[in-house]
Amino acid sequence: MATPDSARLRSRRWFDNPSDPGMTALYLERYMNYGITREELQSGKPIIGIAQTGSDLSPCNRHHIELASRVRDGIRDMGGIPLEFPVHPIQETGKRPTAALDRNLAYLGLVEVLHGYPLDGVVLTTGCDKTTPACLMAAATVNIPAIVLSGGPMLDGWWKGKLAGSGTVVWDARKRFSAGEIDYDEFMNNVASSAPSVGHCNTMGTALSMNSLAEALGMSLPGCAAIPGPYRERGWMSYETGRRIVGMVHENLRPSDIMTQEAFENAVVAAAALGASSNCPIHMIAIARHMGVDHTLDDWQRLGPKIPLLVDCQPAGRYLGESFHRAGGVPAVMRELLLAGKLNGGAMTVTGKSIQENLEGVQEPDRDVIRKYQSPLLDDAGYIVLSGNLFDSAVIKISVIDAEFRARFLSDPAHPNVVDLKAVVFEGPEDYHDRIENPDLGVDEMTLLVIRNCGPVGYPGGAEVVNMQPPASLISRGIETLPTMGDGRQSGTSASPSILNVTPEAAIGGGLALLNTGDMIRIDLNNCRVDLLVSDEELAQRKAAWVKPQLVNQTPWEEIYRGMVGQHATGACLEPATAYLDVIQKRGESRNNH
Ligand SMILES: CC(C)(O)[C@@H](O)C(=O)O
Repeated sequence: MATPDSARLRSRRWFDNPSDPGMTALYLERYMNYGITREELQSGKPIIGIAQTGSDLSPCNRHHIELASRVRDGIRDMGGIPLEFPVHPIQETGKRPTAALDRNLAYLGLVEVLHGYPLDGVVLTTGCDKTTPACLMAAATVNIPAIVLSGGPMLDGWWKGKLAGSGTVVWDARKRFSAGEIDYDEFMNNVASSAPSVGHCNTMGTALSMNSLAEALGMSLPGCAAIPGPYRERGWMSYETGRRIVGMVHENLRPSDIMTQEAFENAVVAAAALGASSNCPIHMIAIARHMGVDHTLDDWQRLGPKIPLLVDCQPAGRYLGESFHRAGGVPAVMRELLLAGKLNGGAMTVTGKSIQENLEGVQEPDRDVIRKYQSPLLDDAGYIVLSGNLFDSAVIKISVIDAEFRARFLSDPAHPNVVDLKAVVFEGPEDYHDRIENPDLGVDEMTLLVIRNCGPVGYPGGAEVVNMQPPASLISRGIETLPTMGDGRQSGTSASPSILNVTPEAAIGGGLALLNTGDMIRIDLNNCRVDLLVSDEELAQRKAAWVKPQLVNQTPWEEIYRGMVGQHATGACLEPATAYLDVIQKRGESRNNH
C-alpha cells in the first residue's frame, strides 16, 4: 500500500534510487534471494524491522520467535514489509558476570542495525530486564518510529498450594535451605515451580517493571505489559502492534514525540505505584539521556516518595502477573494516578493519542489487586534517594520496608526513621559466601551487611548481589532480614530493604572503599542521609591511603566497557551518553557501502 508519503521513507534510498542503478541493484538483489519480490521492495511500502530479542539463550523472550509471526501479519495487513533480525541476547538469569554488562552492548548493536539498514520503523520485542532499556535506548538514539511489544510474564507459579513468584521464591528458599528446613532437591523443585511457562518473571521484578514503565512512557499499546506470555491476548497484542507501527511510520510519530520529560515523570509516578524494581531508576535515566531528556535521580526523589503503593504484587505485595493482568494491568494503575492528578495526561503515546485519551473507558479494576489511590497498600511508597559522607547517591525502595523491619530498625521513639548500625564489609559475593557463616565475623541483629566492588566498573556491569541474607544462626532465630548496602544492584524480585546502586562505586574510589568492618553507620531516612560516623580527618586519611584495585578484564568488551561506563546514578551508560542524540536527524544517513 504505497501512500503519498512513501517518497520520504528512508528505505527508498536503498531500494529505489534510479540515479544510482548499481547501488540500488546491489541493495535489492540480496533481499530478493529468499523470496521477496522486486515489486514489493520498490512499491513504496514501509519496511518494518522486528528487533528479535528471543533465542534459546534468552528463555524470557524466546516466545517472541513465535509471536513475531503475528507481528508480521499485522505489518502486512497494513501494507508494510516486515524484516526480522536478531538482537544480542541479554538473559538476566544466564549471562555471566551479569546481564547488565550487555545492556550497552545490545544497545550499540541495535543502533548500528537501525541506522545502517533500510528500516522505516521498528517493533522492539522486549521481556527480560535489560532487553527493554537496551531497545528503548537504541530507539531513542536513532529516533525512527518504534513501538514496544512486551513478551509478558510467565503464568503464575504454584508450590504446595501457595503462589511461587519468580526470583522471590529463590530468596526465600535460600533462607529455608540455610535454616536446614529444605534439602537441595526441594530447593530446586520449589524454585522451578515459579517458572511454569514461557515469559519473563511473573513477579514485579525488573522485567515486568520495565515493561510496565515502557507502557507508562507511552511506548507500547495500552494493556501490553501485563498480558501473560502464553495468553491468546499476547498474540492479539502482537498483531495490533504490527498494525500500529505501520501507521506510526506514515504519521512519522517518533520516540522523541513520545519519550518527553513529561512521559518520564509519569514513569516515576507509575514506578512507585507499581512497587517497581530498584533497577528502574538506572534504566529510565539511561533511556532519557539517550533521548536528550533531562531526567535524573532528583526527579525520582522529587516525584516518587509520596506516591502510594497501589499494586499488590510480589515482592512488595502478594500476587503475580496473571492477577495483575486480570485486575486491569498498567492502564488501571494509570487511571488511578490520572484521577488523583498525578500524571501528565497530555503526554503522547504510540497510539497517536495522549495518555489521557487512551485511558478513557478503562474500567474500574479488581480492587483486591489494584487499590484505589485513596486506600493504598502503603502510603509514601516510592524510592528515596540517599547521600552522605560515603557517597553522592544511593536508592532505597520504600515499598519493601515491611512492618517487622520498620519496627526493628526504624521505630526508636526518640529518633524515628534513624538507626545506627555496625558495618560488616564484604569485597564481593565470593567473599560474602566464604565468610558469612563465620561466627568470628560478629554479625548480629544490628549489623549492616555491606558489599563493595560490585558496581559498573568493579564487577564489571553492576551485579545483583546486594540482597545478602543473614547467617543461618540468625535466620534460625527468626531474624530473616538485615539491612544491606552496596555499590551493586539487587534483583527487582527481592524484598530486601537495601541501600543500592551506591554512586560513586568503590572500584573508582567511592566512599564504600574506605569502610572497615566494625565502622558505625547512621542511616537517617528523614534527611535522606547515610553517614559513616568517623571524623572528616579520619575519612581523609583513609582516602589518602586508598589503593586503586587491579581490575582484570576477561573479554575485550569488558575492557571497552570499563573504559567508558558511567555510574549507576547516571544510568550506567557509555559516556558521554549524550554525544549521539537523534543521529539520523543530526548526523544524517550512512554512506553507501559500495
Ligand atoms: C529475578 C532477576 C533475574 O534478578 C531479575 O529479573 C530482576 O527482577 O531483577
